[in-house]
This record gives sequence, structure tokens and C-alpha cells, in this order.
Amino acid sequence: MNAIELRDLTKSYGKSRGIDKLNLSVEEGEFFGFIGPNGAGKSTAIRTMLGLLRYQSGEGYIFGKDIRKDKIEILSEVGYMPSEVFFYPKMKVKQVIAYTAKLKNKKCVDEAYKLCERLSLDTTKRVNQLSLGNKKKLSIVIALMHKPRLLIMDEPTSGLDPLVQKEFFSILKELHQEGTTIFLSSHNLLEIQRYCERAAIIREGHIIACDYVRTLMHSTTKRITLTGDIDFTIDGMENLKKEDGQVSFLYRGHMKSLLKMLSEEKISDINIEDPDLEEVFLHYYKEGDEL
Ligand SMILES: Nc1ncnc2c1ncn2[C@@H]1O[C@H](COP(=O)(O)OP(=O)(O)OP(=O)(O)O)[C@@H](O)[C@H]1O
Repeated sequence: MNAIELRDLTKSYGKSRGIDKLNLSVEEGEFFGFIGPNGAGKSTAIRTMLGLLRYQSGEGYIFGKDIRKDKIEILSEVGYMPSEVFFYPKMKVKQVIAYTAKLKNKKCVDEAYKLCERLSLDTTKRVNQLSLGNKKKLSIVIALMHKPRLLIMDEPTSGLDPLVQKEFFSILKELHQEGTTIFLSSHNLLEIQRYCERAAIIREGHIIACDYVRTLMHSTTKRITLTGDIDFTIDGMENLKKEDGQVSFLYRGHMKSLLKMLSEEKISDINIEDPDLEEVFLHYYKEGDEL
């Protein structure tokens, strides 16, 4: 069964576009990445699929349950970490935990305390005494404490220090091994590359690419690095970098024609490699680029 199934899901905010005919399938048990430039529609897609926003058309199912009709059942199986966190400022961390466990109607306080310990979050502090990063930790604890079947995280690591990020991903990996489906929306392409099996790229409210991360990286685009006497340009050269007698660029054309052109130039070395994920995604992000 698919954990997430969205078909032509459309949500607009009056004049401004949110998501437009968005299609997406995430299988149960996947570690899935969701990426796109600012304003692409990531948070809108997430909040719509969780039944938190009204939408105009299309359909959506979480574990086969209808996002329009079965909101409460869906939320009981999901752990959601929003990109922005709000807690009652005067509550202590331990009070937030107790209150949340009551709302979720699950015995999960012990699990929450274990998570606080692993993330170094002091449960005796009041929310208004917490730094931004520590508020984020609390939001992680709240999303994870009931061991949900599906975890949806919107920009979870922004504002967390590297040590906490490492521990956070160790926790996610453990949950994933236990069968939890993880849907991670992030601007950090390295963490998508490192942890996600598949990823979807959203731009202007549409999914423009969805595949295994490895496949996305092995696109037809290559990074070419040339050493030698280089003062020529080639059609299809992008992201040009020049340093220390080397020229490096992304190339999207036919390899045969590139090699033919280069054979006539004074080049002492050539290196052809796959670009890193960041470069591939930046290429997808750019408005008007073909896939
Ligand atoms: N409450 C709202 N009212 C009007 N327009 C909105 C509202 N929320 C989002 N939008 C618009 O919907 C589009 C998608 O926004 P959304 O927040 O989903 O993008 P995002 O991909 O999550 O962006 P970011 O990476 O910056 O968080 C944007 O054009 C945004 O301006």
C-alpha cells in the first residue's frame, strides 16, 4: 500500500498559486525526499495532504484513507513536524510532552523523555526560555514520540547544530529500519543525497522530477574539467568555473560532439564526472529549464 497517494491535488490561495494538479506516490517504508525552491509549494502540499488546508480539486490518500474525509484517523498515524513551531510560551518542556501524550491518547511520555535525552533537550525549561534550535528539538520530539507509521518533516534540520543533526538522522534511520515511512522536505540537498532513496522535485506547484536519488544524479548532465590552454566556449556550457589553469563546466549536449570539438584544442587533461546532487537540483530549480 502507498503511504501517500496524491492525484491532481490543487490548492490555490485566491490569486496566488499553492499547488497545481500535483501527483505523488510514496510507498510504505520509503525514506523520501521532497525538495524545491522557496515558494514552490512544499509546505502547501504537506499541509493539504494532512487535511490541514482546504483544497479545490483532486484526491489524496494516506495509507488508503481519504484526506478529505478521514482527517482524524490520518493524523493519529502521522507524526508531523511543521517548518515553524509554536508552543505555549509559559509551558515547561515536560508539560508540553504530557499534554501532547494526552492529546494523542497514547502512552508515549517515556519515549519522549528518551528522545529529549538523545537530543540534549532540558525538559525542565519553559518554552520561552528555549533557543530556536531547542524549540526545533521539542518539535522533533512531539512528531516522533508516538512512533508514527508515517513521519512528515518540513525543514526539520534548519537551525540545528551539526551534532544534533547527526543524532536526529541516527534516530530517523532507526525508525526507518523499523518500518516507518519518512517524508523529508528539505533545502539541504546533501542530507537528501545521504539519506533518501527517492526524491521528488517540486517547482511552481508541480512535480517536475521524481526518481531514485541515484538516478536523478546520473542525469545526462556531466561536469567536465579541462586542463590546458583554454580560451574557447562551447554550446551547452553551464556553471563555468575557472581556476589554476583549469576550466570546469556542466555540459548537457552530446558527448561525441564535445570530444570532437576538444580534439582540435590544446588540452592536456580532461575529466568527465557526474555532477553532485546540488548541481543537478540547481539545474532543475532554474525556471524554464527543460528536463
Ligand atoms: N497563506 C497563504 N496565503 C497566500 N498565499 C500563500 C499562503 N501560503 C503560501 N502561499 C503561496 O503559495 C506558494 C507556495 O508556498 P509554500 O509555502 O507552500 O512554498 P514552499 O515550497 O514551502 O516554500 P519555502 O521553501 O520558502 O518554505 C507561494 O507562492 C506562496 O506565496
